[in-house]
Amino acid sequence: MNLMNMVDPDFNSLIELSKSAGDMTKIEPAMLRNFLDESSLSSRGKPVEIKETKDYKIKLDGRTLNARMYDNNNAKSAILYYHGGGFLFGNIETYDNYCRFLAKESWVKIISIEYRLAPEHKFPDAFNDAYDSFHYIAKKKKDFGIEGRIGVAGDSAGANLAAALCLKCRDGKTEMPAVQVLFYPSLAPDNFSRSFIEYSDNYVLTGKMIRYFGNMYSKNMQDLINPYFSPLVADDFSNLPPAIMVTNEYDPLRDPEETYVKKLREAGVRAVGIRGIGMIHGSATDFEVSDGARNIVKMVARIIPDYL
Ligand SMILES: CCCC(=O)Oc1ccc([N+](=O)[O-])cc1
Repeated sequence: MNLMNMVDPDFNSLIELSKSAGDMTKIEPAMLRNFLDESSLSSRGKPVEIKETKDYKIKLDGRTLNARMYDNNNAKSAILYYHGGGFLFGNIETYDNYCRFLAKESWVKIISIEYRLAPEHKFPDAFNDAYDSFHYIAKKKKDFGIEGRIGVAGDSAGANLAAALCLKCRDGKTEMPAVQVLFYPSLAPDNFSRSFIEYSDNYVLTGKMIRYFGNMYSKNMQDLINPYFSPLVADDFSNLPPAIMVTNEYDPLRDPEETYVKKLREAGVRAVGIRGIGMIHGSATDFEVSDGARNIVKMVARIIPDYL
């Protein structure tokens, strides 16, 4: 049986392209960032039309972050969005069309946050940016036109940040996001799960890349066992916001993500798990490539208001 045939065929050319690109972990990180950001900008389709976008500066201790708000409906509630990219690449521009799509389909404000990237900024810089930007916006919600509740969301490395910041809000008893929407987060180092063993070659995100991203983001081995770096190693999953978890069938990160859903439920947290059959890592931002991916993002977007 040819396993490739079970992957959504809309991903075939992406999979072939990633195989022909060779070993990306051999490229110097800043060059790799330029290459990946440029490729994602150049493959972007026609901009999704949206009524309003507005750029903001988020002034935090010792640094200022860029943010962009997307609003199609004068919405009251908001989702802060942390982009993916292995902690190493991705920015507001490369996520612009995807955030437009999310805002249009969800009818809530989407605020895309540009956090600091590795390897120039190691853990906990991106994590602190995610946590501090949530509290900054929660405190100044009127300046952002927010009258309702605020949730957090992200994909891949950005979903790691969203999950981790919820743990810290719970631990520190600070204001909590209303929901955590996690598109295939990286949750902990892993070598032995079934999904890692079966899918860490051939499906765009390789085991080698996963280790490379983890190495770029971590300062030392101690970081790996810090729950704000690896949310899956937390001792306590109780009293966290409700979660919507999207996993991909052909994703090496899939099994730890589905374990996270189980741990949340065991701890009494409302958690919905949606496995995208035939999907690969990065599916959500491939909403212009795959109808399956597009429909999953639409479905998630449309249930978000139920939590806000
Ligand atoms: C969270 C533990 C370290 C780790 O696995 O880092 C990763 C970061 C990003 C990705 N990714 O974007 O696919 C994967 C792993």
